[in-house]
Amino acid sequence: MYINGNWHQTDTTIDIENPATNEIIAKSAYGGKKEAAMAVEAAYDAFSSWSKLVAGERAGYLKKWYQLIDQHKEEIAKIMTSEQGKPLKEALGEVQYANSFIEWYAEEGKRIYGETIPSSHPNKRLFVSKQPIGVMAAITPWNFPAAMITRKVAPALAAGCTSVIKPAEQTPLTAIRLIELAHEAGIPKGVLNVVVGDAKEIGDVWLKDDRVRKISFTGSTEVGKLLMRGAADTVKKISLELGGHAPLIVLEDADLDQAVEGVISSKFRNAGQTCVCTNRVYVHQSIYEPFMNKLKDAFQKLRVGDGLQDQTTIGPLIDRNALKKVKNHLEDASNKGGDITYLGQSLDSENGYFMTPVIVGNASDDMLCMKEETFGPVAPVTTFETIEEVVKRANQSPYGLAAYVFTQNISKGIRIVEDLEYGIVGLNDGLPSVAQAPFGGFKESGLGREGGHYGIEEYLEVKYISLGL
Ligand SMILES: NC(=O)c1ccc[n+]([C@@H]2O[C@H](COP(=O)([O-])OP(=O)(O)OC[C@H]3O[C@@H](n4cnc5c(N)ncnc54)[C@H](O)[C@@H]3O)[C@@H](O)[C@H]2O)c1
Ligand SMILES: O=C[C@H](O)CS(=O)(=O)O
Repeated sequence: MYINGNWHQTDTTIDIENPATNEIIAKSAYGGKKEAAMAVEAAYDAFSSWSKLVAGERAGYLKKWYQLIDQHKEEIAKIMTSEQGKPLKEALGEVQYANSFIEWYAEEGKRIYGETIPSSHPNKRLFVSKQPIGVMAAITPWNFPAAMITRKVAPALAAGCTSVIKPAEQTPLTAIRLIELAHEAGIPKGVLNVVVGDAKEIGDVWLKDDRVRKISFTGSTEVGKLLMRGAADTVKKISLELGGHAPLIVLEDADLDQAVEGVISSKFRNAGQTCVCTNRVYVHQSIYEPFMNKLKDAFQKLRVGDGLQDQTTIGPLIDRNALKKVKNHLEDASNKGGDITYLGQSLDSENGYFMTPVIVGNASDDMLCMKEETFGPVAPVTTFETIEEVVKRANQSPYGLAAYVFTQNISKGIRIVEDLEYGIVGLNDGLPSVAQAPFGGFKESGLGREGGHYGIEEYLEVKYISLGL
């Protein structure tokens, strides 16, 4: 753990497992209440000086951090693959994606503008300024061990906030390496603090401490709701990036190759363990057969295996429970009449939480995989007749994070996009996420946005100044 510029060890440690081999690859310090409180103290003490730097000075630190991460990107990627499982190429992509938030917000911090407001009184002048909210607590998931941290701390630090971070207990090594480089970049002590440990203990300390003014969470909707309730006690500002259940709609006039590519890219990233993964595919009934033939051909090219092996395109799931959930969804789909087709090449291994890619044909809306987040390499496919019908079915979810539409009729596509209740929509695009665009969901997929100028507003307070002349 890294608190107030120093590395801390604890008597208790946790084993970090490689999900591809089940080997224990490291032990991590494992803290709780005490370390959580120490981290808030450090971040609070650092806030006054850090927030008073001019944006350009904070940008200088962030740019140095960015350069160090870029210099060490291959090393960080290998750490990530070893603890999280994603293929090395994907891990490298995530490190670069994570770094793009640091690069983008280093500059965005210089563009935190205020405004003047026309006065309704001759002897008054009205101004608005924005200032950093204070200590931010980031709680992040295992599926993107780098990007979900920098997507929070980059805007927070650029805005002048200081941070306490709790990475997922399954994947602390990537976070630790990022913070080692932040230390090397000279980011002052107390500005960034990382506590690995008992999630509930740490979370409860940060929720109760009124010096923590912002909670930024990425993870399950269940935990997000818990944090939202807890934040209410001290009226903390909160950002929630929660679960998703993305529909992907293929209209009869879609370019089938483009639509199949969209399924592959939005479904199988991180072995289907992303919040924006396609979880249900709706295909117009008139093109179901040709679409399914092309989809099965594409699935055949998928290679399941250890993410450290070059030919691997799908790594293991994160743990035994994840594998059990996916298999439960498949058993349910089969019991409800789905056509289960296992495809792709699977690594023959006694170890590892590997799951062969699966298409569930003739899926029905009552199946678990059509309602609950599967978080695995499973693509349920069903048909629809009319646009009104498919938009209604696509919106029938408590989630509203990402959705995808494939059509060559852009006017028709835009009208569908406008009717979809989702915060992110890929129109003929299966990979929309970029640092400069707002990422976030409707309904129970979250609150607030990360990325773009929206993402820095989450770490600012608006101050109205009325000046009497
Ligand atoms: N919307 C997004 O951007 C996004 C991104 C990634 C993951 N997710 C969602 O996260 C889920 C998978 O990730 P996960 O299994 O790590 O989620 P999770 O909610 O179990 O854990 C996320 C983080 O919360 C911590 N946590 C768990 N219980 C806590 C508590 N009581 N108090 C404080 N912290 C607590 C965990 O230790 C971890 O650091 C999926 O639902 C996925 O959709 C959403
Ligand atoms: O799963 C969560 C991530 O936010 C997905 S993305 O890499 O930002 O698209």
